[in-house]
Amino acid sequence: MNIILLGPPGAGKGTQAQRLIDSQGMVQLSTGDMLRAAVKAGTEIGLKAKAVMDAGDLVSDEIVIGVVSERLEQPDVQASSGVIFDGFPRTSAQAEALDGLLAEKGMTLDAVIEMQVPDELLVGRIEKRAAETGGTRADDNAATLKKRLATYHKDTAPLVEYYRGTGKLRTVNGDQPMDDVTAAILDALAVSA
Ligand SMILES: Nc1ncnc2c1ncn2[C@@H]1O[C@H](COP(=O)(O)OP(=O)(O)O)[C@@H](O)[C@H]1O
Repeated sequence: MNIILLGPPGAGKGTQAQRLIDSQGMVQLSTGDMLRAAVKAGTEIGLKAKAVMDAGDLVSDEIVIGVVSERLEQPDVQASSGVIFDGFPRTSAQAEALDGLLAEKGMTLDAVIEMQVPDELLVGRIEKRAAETGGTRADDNAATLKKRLATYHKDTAPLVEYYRGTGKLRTVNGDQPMDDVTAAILDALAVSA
């Protein structure tokens, strides 16, 4: 089973992805984590991505699609029961590229889980995360968050309609206790913990 977790920054995608990894034996493919790792390692991609990420803008489709394509070839992905795409796709071009990549690799997309959380709540959540992680993410601050939310609404939210058109969209209320969100996702996927 291959799925996409779609939702704004702070929606809880990472938390829910971890629970799916634990209960379903899936692997998480987080483009945010992968890009942060590239920044940390000082690779060419990391050097290109850093300023863009810090500003709350999107890294180029070309870079992100390349990173995802490579990741899909790795043995742990091949051996897993499925992939959780987290933070990807984020633009229409990425969604179309993902369709192509999956077809090329003989994989199918089973569901797209849209996690809905009102903007007002996201600000509080991200500020809390910034405090807890002691500022390890340069983009977790009020100014950048505003920009990331605006980017989400402009570039990423349109994907909801794209995936609704495929019949694979499942919408989950992300504004409820974490366990309830997990239950709603498992229900939407018709699997059990
Ligand atoms: N699919 C993507 N396309 C372009 N940029 C991306 C993508 N995924 C991550 N990034 C970059 O990494 C940053 C952090 O991503 P992520 O950890 O997914 O953040 P969020 O908490 O906003 O969901 C984004 O603001 C963006 O600059």
